Amino acid sequence: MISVSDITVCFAEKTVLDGFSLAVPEQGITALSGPSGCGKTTLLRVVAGLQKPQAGTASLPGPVSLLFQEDRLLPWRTVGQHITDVLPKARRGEVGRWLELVELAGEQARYPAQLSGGMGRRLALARCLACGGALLLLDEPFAGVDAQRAGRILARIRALGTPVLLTSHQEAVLSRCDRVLALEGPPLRQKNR
Ligand SMILES: Nc1ncnc2c1ncn2[C@@H]1O[C@H](COP(=O)(O)OP(=O)(O)OP(=O)(O)O)[C@@H](O)[C@H]1O
Repeated sequence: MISVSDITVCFAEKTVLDGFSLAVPEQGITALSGPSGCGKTTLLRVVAGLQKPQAGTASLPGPVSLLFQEDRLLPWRTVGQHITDVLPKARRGEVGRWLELVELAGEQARYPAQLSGGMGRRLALARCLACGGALLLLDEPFAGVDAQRAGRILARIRALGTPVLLTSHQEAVLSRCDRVLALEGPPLRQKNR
């Protein structure tokens, strides 16, 4: 199981997580859905180790790879270079594979300014996937990506066999996940519980 127990995160006077606990199977794709601002990103940041909670613990299958909500692309690096930058030398041959997975094959020489919003999102996703890890944390992976393409890419991500915890506001994405946890907040809580 991937689990967090009794997590508390406060920002100044705002309590975003208040003794929040969650356990999800280590298989397949789990989605977190809920209104903007309820605390989904904060939870992912705690799981990734980027946000230190005031209380609580997380139990993870191993190293995680996090796709930030923002693309965080480098204007001076090409599409292909974004992938080679995160691959060890012995795996440099994988660039095409990761770009094909997100349907960006053929765009290797372009720079971020030459990409559409959805293309930039897919590049950020490919870079995250190329990093590997025992758990993929994907914050709004398909923002700006059409539903059909998102569905195809999600199927390829599932085939990697790595457990995924993602957030999404897109019904077309949520309907293709193995389980959806409906959340509300802050403070973050599971709906109807
Ligand atoms: N560093 C911070 N300092 C102060 N408040 C913060 C900080 N990070 C998040 N918050 C607050 O915590 C709450 C939850 O934010 P979070 O980004 O986790 O929401 P979210 O569910 O991911 O929203 P969205 O769906 O819009 O991405 C919000 O009210 C936000 O203002």
